[in-house]
Amino acid sequence: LVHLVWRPASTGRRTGSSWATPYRGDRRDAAAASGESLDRGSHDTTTRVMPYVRAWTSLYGKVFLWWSGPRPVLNVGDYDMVKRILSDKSGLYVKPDPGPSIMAMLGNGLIFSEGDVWARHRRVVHPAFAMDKLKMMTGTFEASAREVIIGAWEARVEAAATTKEATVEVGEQFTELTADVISHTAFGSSYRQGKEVFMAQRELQFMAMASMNKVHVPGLEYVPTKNNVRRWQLQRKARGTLMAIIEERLAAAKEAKGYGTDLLGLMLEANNAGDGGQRVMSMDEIIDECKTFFFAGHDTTAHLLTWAMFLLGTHPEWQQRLREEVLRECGGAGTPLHGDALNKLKLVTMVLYETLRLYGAVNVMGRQATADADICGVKVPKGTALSIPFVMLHRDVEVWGPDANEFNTLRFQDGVGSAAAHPNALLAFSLGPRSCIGQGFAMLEAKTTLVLILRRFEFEVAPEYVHAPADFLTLQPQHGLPVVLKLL
Ligand code: HEM
Repeated sequence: LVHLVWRPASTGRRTGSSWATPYRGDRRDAAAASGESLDRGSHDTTTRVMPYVRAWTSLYGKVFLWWSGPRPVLNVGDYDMVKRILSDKSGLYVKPDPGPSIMAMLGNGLIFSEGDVWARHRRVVHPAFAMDKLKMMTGTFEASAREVIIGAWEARVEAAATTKEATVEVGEQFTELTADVISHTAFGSSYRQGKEVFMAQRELQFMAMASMNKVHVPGLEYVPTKNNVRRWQLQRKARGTLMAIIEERLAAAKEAKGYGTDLLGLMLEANNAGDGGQRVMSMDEIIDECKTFFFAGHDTTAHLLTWAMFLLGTHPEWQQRLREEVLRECGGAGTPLHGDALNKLKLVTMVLYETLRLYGAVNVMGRQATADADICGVKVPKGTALSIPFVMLHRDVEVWGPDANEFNTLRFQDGVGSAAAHPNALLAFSLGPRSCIGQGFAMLEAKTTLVLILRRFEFEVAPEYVHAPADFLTLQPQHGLPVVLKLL
């Protein structure tokens, strides 16, 4: 996700050009981190992803100002201030301008729209993520995970005739899984075209990220350079395919066949239920929301699964406790899954929360003050950039306790609201009106996948794994996560 606009150059971002091939190798050398690799028992990722904020916090405290060129940036490392900013509904704090390449890729979808436009979009998209609708998607999550993960891993282990174990780089496979899931859940029967859109959007995302390191020359985006020509082609492809899918759905609805029960269908249905049957969003706005699903719901969930595998692969006692819970609540490997059984998985949920706390996808989130403001006694002039370092907040010992840097799943045993000294301490999905609309979706997808894995495999992190969390828009293992799998 793009929340991170004001970074000192020292954090660096990948500048290579081999991103044109989605899925393959893009994570391996995404050198967006600084510093040494960590001991695999250490969870203090701040030394790698935010060494400067870490150093400045120890010198100046949780709230301090720094300059990014001519722009003042307030580091907001205080939970009360964070809550005030993120809960605001008056438009006093808006998202930073993501820049032309990100806008060209995503348009005015939920992530970057503001004010009335955002409220209108959120109203239309919201029903598609209601829990009863998500539960109906469990079957789709399960089918994708069985095919992309379980089937592939079983084949790898079975092929290892003598050892009966195989080492698999799981990060890439989870990326493939979440692409498959979002294509199926967003586009249902139009899955094949949906996947084509996904591939185009993925390439656009890599191009946009590559251009973030470069100086923006106004007007250059209109010059037919090789990159721009490719970008325009991909944009046309994504838009044209999405338009065809949507028109097909609208035609089906006219013949009383309904819009479909996938995310797109649910969104179209809500869109046409506006006042007096007026459509709430235009065709282009719906297209932008489809692109947003891909962008926001893909890498984030893949990394959640990857880091959960890392933590369970280095904590075998927790892996076993989860397996026992899964077998008790969901039955053995052959039993189909139900949303209700998944809801009973307390330990699995606790591990996912602790994963989101220590290895949440978003390290820092940006906002900007649109007028002079007073945030819990701190006077903030109009135009000040606000940098909210989730990664530091999630390790605040005054809020999380002295073991804030340790893996301690039990802190969540009385629920997410009681895990820390502040009720809204877990910020991985943000909070307030702009919090993640897909959090229920992500948690259900992650739970379904973990259940299938835990029932079928025992695993540990491979000896060759190098613990180097890297911030490349989202937090990921810089060299991938090789895991040794054994069939149960
Ligand atoms: C582990 C997985 C995920 C994490 C950690 C995550 C995290 C976040 C965060 C931190 C935000 C707030 C961004 C901001 O205010 O600038 C956000 C917003 C958003 N997320 Fe997620 N997300 C995840 C999965 C998903 C999924 C699966 C979808 C959709 C399929 C999704 C769709 C969105 C959308 C549309 C927004 C913008 C909401 C708005 O502004 O109204 N996310 N997400």
